[in-house]
Amino acid sequence: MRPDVQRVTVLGAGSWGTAFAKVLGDAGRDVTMWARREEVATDIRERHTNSAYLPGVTLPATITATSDPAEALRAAEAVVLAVPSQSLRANLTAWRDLLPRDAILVSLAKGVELGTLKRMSEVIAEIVGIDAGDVVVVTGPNLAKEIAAGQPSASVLACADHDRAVAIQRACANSYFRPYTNTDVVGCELGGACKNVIALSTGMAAGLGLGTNTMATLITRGLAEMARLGAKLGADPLTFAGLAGVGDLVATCSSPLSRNRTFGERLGRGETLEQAQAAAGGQVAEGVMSCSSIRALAQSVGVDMPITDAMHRVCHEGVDPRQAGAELLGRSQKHEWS
Ligand SMILES: NC(=O)C1=CN([C@@H]2O[C@H](COP(=O)(O)OP(=O)(O)OC[C@H]3O[C@@H](n4cnc5c(N)ncnc54)[C@H](O)[C@@H]3O)[C@@H](O)[C@H]2O)C=CC1
Ligand SMILES: O=C(CO)COP(=O)(O)O
Repeated sequence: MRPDVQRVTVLGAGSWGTAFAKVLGDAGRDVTMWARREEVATDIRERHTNSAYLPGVTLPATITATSDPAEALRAAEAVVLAVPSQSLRANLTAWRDLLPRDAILVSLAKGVELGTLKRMSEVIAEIVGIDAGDVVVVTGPNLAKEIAAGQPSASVLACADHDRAVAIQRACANSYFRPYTNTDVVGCELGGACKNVIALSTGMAAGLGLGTNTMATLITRGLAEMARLGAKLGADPLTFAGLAGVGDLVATCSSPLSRNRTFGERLGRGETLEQAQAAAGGQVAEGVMSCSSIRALAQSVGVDMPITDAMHRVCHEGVDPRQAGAELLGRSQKHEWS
């Protein structure tokens, strides 16, 4: 068994980075956060709030913050990467030489990289020069605002090295946050990335004025297509029945707190991509980029993902959401599991 992890650095002070830092702080860890903007670091360090991302939330006084990555990383036993998927490579490349040897690397990002079509643990492994199996992936139904409010939630810590997952499990478990371990990194990461795209589609349906049957259909058929991709890439199909699959799909596809669902809703109401992006206020809706990378990944292994394909065409090819919906319904008839 690995020794207890006490000093944790969280790189990224957005919604989830901050909420996860609070989880760790409430679990008794010493947490240092890195924020891109000094005013966010000052807010956290001096006022114990992050009013830019989680207004109204008081953070544990034990959490400190800096905008200097070298200072943030000094003496870290675990490093939590909490920046959006498409910017992870650039950020991590800048941090690589500052990472303490032997620190456990933890990934919060839910996406697939455009171009390389790599999952986040693969991107991290490539940049840092470690085995992807040594990265701990955090995923599951974890809407940042609810967790920051101390509402009960479970999560999955996926890592091929069970000892590392257990070390992070012990570091973040607290009275409202219950982390489970899992060794199926491929399934857990794909679940987290794919559900953002399906949440775009349920939001879009809501924006078009459609009801619960449509949402349930998209969630269930979305689950079918992500499980199909996972199975092809070596994931355990059971993973998609768990927190990283159904759990996160239900939370993200149905909650008004989800940025992806909200983004889709705006597109469904007739806003343009640029208008929806402006309304997101700088916060990331990962599905908007991941619909393209996941579609390309699925095509590269010959897997059919019609909802993901539809979201790519709405977001990036100017297809009207109504038209995309009509095309989904007009596809050839088939068996539920074929
Ligand atoms: N917010 C949530 O409820 C949850 C988010 N996630 C995932 O965690 C990851 C991070 O999400 P959030 O913290 O919510 O994002 P956010 O948009 O709230 O914050 C992103 C953070 O990354 C920093 N950053 C550094 N380089 C950046 C760049 N080039 N472009 C944009 N931001 C940059 C920003 O300054 C900010 O501190 C995403 O992959 C997201 O899907 C996962 C579970 C829950
Ligand atoms: O991943 C999430 C919940 O598990 C957060 O979803 P959004 O990024 O859509 O807000």
